[in-house]
Amino acid sequence: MRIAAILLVKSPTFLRYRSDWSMPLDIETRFLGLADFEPAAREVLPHAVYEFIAGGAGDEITKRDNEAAFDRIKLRQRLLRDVTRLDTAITLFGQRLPHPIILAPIAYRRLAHPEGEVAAARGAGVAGAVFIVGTTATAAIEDCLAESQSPVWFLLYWQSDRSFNGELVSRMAALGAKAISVTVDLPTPGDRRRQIPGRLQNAR
Ligand SMILES: Cc1cc2nc3c(=O)[nH]c(=O)nc-3n(C[C@H](O)[C@H](O)[C@H](O)COP(=O)(O)O)c2cc1C
Repeated sequence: MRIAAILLVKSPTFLRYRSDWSMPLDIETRFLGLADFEPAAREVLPHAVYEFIAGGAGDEITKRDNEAAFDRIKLRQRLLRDVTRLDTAITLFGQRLPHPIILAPIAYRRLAHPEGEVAAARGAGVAGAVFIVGTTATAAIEDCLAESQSPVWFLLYWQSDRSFNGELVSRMAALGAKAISVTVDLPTPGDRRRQIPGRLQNAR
């Protein structure tokens, strides 16, 4: 889990929006890699919001493992190939996409920025990435669809009431969601220790 991944697409708007922040605007030079985003977010976000985004569950062992797993992924370099015609496009669920980049569902984006999901949908559209908006969104899917030139998918948090799930999915499909992503790993809320109020106060 990387906070940087979330901020990457929306950060140009994100940083310019708050003119009172004493953040430099030379985005091209300050933000060269994912690791540059997390300290910047720590500076500008309200502390509780930062901990919500950056924190994991329990002792954060899985969070650390996930980060290490990403670091182990290598790109295989193929030499002496014809690179005159490169094509990253794929077809996924019948949709032609310029590349397989999808913005994962992130809850409550407006905690971090007043434009929240709408700005992220706009950024995804510009980058040709699919945007997933969902049950935990803080903006309406209609507004995200209006902003994005790329497909928007709907995230369903599976509920025990199956008819409710069915109604929600039908409604989102009718509005224009091109696929459904289903979250199944949250039968109970996570043990998010960084968000315990006493710990938050002590952390800074
Ligand atoms: C702040 C935050 C909020 C998230 N909210 C959701 C959510 O509402 N629904 C969901 O299915 N996943 C949610 N996720 C999980 C992400 O969609 C993603 O699966 C996870 O962060 C792993 O991908 P990553 O390593 O690229 O961050 C959230 C992750 C973060 C960091």
